[in-house]
Amino acid sequence: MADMDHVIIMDHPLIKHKISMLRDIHTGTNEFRTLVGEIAMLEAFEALRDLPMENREVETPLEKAMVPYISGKKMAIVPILRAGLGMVDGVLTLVPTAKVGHIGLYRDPKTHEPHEYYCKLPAPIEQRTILVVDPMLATGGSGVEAVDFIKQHGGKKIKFMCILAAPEGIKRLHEAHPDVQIYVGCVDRELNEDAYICPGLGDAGDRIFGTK
Ligand SMILES: O=P(O)(O)OC[C@H]1O[C@H](OP(=O)(O)OP(=O)(O)O)[C@H](O)[C@@H]1O
Ligand SMILES: O=c1cc[nH]c(=O)[nH]1
Ligand SMILES: [Mg+2]
Repeated sequence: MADMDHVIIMDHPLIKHKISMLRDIHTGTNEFRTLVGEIAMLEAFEALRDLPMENREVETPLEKAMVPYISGKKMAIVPILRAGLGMVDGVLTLVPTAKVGHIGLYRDPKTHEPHEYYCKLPAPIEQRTILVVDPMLATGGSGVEAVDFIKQHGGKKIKFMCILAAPEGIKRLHEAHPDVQIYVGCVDRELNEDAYICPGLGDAGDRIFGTK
């Protein structure tokens, strides 16, 4: 795991292997969706390392004891629609009591700038650890817009988790929101002229939902 000032790049063979399978043009929709969920769960295992805990009493077969539990009710998962939806269930597998917000953004195919079309966040957002999820951090425009929006609505403790990132996207998000920890499955080489990540995996939303 390399940690460069709030940017955490996953370095685990299971994540690397599954990302390689995602890249394969022959991986079909069903397998692609399953892999995105599995990778999200593995990344969340690391990204949620500092999740708030609370002590509660438990009765073991031997005695009563105060033991730590996750304060899951203080967490929010916020997927950036559409592709981020593919990561939600993987995180919910680990923290089933988390609430889920949604931010709808699409990239303009010409300008590559994000356009918002939906937003709903769980209250009280200011008290929650917020995990923004989107498989792709390309130019960083969508990530920055999503975090801007969450902060405008009072969100404070925000993490961003993606599967693939371009160096440009990491830089833009980190410069705009240096307080946000960015968890990345793999950093790819560059963006092409259409702002797609190379070598990448194509259009994550289309591959998750079979809309190509
Ligand atoms: O970093 P950026 O340059 O903003 O690009 C990344 C965004 O592009 C994709 O969404 P897209 O606009 O394709 O919408 P979709 O998820 O509905 O397919 C992806 O899921 C990110 O949200
Ligand atoms: O490579 C990319 C870039 C943005 N969005 C995607 O789905 N793929
Ligand atoms: Mg898309």
